[in-house]
Amino acid sequence: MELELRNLTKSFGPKHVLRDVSLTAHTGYCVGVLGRNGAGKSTLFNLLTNVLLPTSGAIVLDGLPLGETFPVGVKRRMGALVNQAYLVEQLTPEEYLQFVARIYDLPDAQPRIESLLAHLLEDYDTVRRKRLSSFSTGMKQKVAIASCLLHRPELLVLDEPFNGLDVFSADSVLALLNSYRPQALTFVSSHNLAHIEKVATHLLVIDDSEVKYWGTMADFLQGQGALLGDALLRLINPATTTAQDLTWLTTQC
Ligand SMILES: Nc1ncnc2c1ncn2[C@@H]1O[C@H](COP(=O)(O)OP(=O)(O)OP(=O)(O)O)[C@@H](O)[C@H]1O
Repeated sequence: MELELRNLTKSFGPKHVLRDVSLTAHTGYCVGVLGRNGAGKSTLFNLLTNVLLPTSGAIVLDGLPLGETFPVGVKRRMGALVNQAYLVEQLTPEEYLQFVARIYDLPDAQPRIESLLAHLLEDYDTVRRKRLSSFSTGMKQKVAIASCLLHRPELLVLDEPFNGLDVFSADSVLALLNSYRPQALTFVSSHNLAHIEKVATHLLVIDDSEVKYWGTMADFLQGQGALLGDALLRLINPATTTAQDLTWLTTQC
């Protein structure tokens, strides 16, 4: 798969959120999308998944501009975790993934379902019969991630997949993404740079509505000779905030 973003621009009214985002990425790339709060990462993920339409520019998949409504065939090639994951909470995790398998018309999905859930959920034999409504935030997040992978998508779009995950769960998800990486083109965002460092082959850094860096992780780190966080701070200016008097926080009344 080859995905090209051609001068992708998104505005909300007069506010430019993304301006002229251009890149070409292929199967095997895992693109870590970085930027400060409000930089436009989720907006980009929403454009990639046809939740939002660009103001101008194009998304081109294998040479085909996708237009306003992505063809169903293209949607079947995608797995996406954007905005808040929607789960049918009266189902067990297994029932929920069986439901997802039916949507994608996947016969004989049971072995996939069991291996994904057993990899991601601790104590799977106990929790497999519980309803999702009784699951913790992190457990639900892992089921949502499993549902994105079930149909083996060629384009995987994961907006902040590590949200709510403890260190062990994050490790299982990282292992899953790393082993799946050769099969797909992955876009992933996270404010946890250690996670991005472990999974991304490429980086897309967005700031002031524009692409500040697009290229390999290796080039980004080599050029700066630093850890990812330090290199990122050097690339984008710190946010400006007005100095506030906060002594009330620590002064005895
Ligand atoms: N539907 C909308 N209408 C108007 N403005 C919007 C809309 N969606 C997003 N924005 C604005 O676009 C900008 C980018 O938001 P976005 O959610 O893409 O940022 P982000 O990089 O994902 O941030 P965070 O790291 O905090 O999740 C923000 O200023 C936000 O207020």
